[in-house]
Amino acid sequence: MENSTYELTVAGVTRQLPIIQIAPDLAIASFVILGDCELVTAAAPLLAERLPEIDYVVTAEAKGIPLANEVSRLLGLPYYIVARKSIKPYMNAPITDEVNSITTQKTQALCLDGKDALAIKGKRVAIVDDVISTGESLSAVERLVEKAGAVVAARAAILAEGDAAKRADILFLEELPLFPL
Ligand SMILES: O=P(O)(O)OC[C@H]1O[C@H](OP(=O)(O)OP(=O)(O)O)[C@H](O)[C@@H]1O
Ligand SMILES: Nc1ncnc2[nH]cnc12
Repeated sequence: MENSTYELTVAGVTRQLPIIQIAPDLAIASFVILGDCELVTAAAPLLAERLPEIDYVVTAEAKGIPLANEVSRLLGLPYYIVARKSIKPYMNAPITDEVNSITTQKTQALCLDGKDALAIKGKRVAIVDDVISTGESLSAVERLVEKAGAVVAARAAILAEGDAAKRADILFLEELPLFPL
């Protein structure tokens, strides 16, 4: 497993993803778009053009952030929403939930600043992330935005990992396999 890679081509961009063991019986091809300006810039228009009419893009900290930024920019939306993984002292009246993704060993908080919750009340949002795997992160963001009174108009990611590729309710560009050990 050490030093092995998976070749991914998405939006015409090819990357060698390191295969990393994350559990006794599971490895993943590590897909990190943080810092990958070329990949984000290539993938974002392909997702943006498939989204319905929306008022806001919403993502979860951290790896979804550059994608949300670029998709929003392309759609001419001046502000997007980031659900954070901890409550910050500078937040006002945050609303919270909990999240457990394929890569998290323990439950994490997920929260929206009260001003962001207010901004999306009654609005149509697209939840955008780099990858959807178990779907837990997506569900947690969805619960949060629904608590805030928003309508989820689309769910989109660059990659659908494992069984997520079978979902009919998400938009994605490519599949990513899991590597059972
Ligand atoms: O469908 P799931 O099983 O929930 O997995 C997908 C989530 O996992 C990753 O985030 P991660 O939890 O690794 O956090 P990070 O972005 O803060 O690194 C990714 O950015 C998604 O948000
Ligand atoms: N393949 C992957 N790489 C990095 N983070 C992930 N989160 C879920 N799947 C992932």
